[in-house]
Amino acid sequence: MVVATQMSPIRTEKIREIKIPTIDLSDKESKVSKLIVEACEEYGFFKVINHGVPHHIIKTMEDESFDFFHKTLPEKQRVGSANPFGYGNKNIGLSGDTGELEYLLLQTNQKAIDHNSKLISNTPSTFSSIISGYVEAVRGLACEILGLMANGIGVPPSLFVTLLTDHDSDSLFRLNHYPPVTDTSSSSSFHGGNTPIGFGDHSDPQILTLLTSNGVPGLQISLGNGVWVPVNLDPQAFCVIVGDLLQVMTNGRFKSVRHRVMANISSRERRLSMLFFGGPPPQTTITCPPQLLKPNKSPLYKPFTWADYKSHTYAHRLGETRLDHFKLP
Ligand SMILES: C=C1C[C@]23C[C@@]1(O)CC[C@H]2[C@@]12CC[C@H](O)[C@@](C)(C(=O)O1)[C@H]2[C@@H]3C(=O)O
Ligand SMILES: O=C(O)CCC(=O)C(=O)O
Ligand SMILES: [Fe+2]
Repeated sequence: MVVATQMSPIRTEKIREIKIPTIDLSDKESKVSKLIVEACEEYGFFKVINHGVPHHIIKTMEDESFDFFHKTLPEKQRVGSANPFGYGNKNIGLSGDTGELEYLLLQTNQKAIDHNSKLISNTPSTFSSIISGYVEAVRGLACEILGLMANGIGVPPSLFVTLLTDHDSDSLFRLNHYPPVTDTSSSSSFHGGNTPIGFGDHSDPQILTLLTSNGVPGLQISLGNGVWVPVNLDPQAFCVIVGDLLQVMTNGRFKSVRHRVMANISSRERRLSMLFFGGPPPQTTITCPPQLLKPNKSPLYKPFTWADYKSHTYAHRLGETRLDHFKLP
């Protein structure tokens, strides 16, 4: 059902309400793997509930994040600017993208967590153990979900899971803070539409992303052709976002979903999202394994390493359709 249509000078956008798949991971009776595969094929996006990440781990991380974002700008800037890792304010990446947010973008290895904890917190060892506890719990959930995906498409779970468990895996952790935007006329982040943008339209480059938020709305996923679906997220749930690498590894069967966040203009509350981006070791070759190539279907993408893909990604704008560059003729 189309509930609203927004006209912009550049394109017509439709906002559509649909029931986004919500998968109960504690449901041993249901065909969880099958449901996950269907969601990845249709949307590249689903929610998980009863996921086993303890509530207190999420809540403590959220409280620490708000404590950080409540600090003064000079205090936050002590972490160093997001270049690409560190504290960012309204600038996203290195190619001129902007949005109505501030964020912390961090690598997830222990050395980086320890180093950043000293810059972020007055109690670095406590902060370091909170962030490591969160990242390890969510990495565990990401591995469980990857294992279920692998089962669902008939490949050994280790084929996907080891990419995130390898000591050299290249995962990131991001905290996004969207304060209420009260004066929309002063916003520079319209990106061609009528509502300012919090985080512009893009796909995530990694294998998969696990996102949780404090329940303040803003996130939308794309169904293509200018149709956007708002995601209402209960803080007890995680969203699972299929990334570009998983699209390549399944030869296009799973879709890396485009998504965006509208600026926080409708709520007086601050929106906080916490994202784990699961990436493989840099030298991993990304290609579709032969057992996943359907008969009479040739590979859609040329093989590349994650390091190659990252350099391409970071040299381009947020909204770029990066995978086109790696398509086979
Ligand atoms: C403009 C950019 C920001 C980004 C790197 C890029 O050049 C293009 C992809 C962007 C993205 C989107 C998903 C994640 O939030 C992110 C950390 C990532 O891996 O790719 C960001 C990058 C970023 O903010 O540095
Ligand atoms: O903050 C959000 O809810 C989504 C942000 C996002 O897509 C990203 O950081 O890649
Ligand atoms: Fe994203």
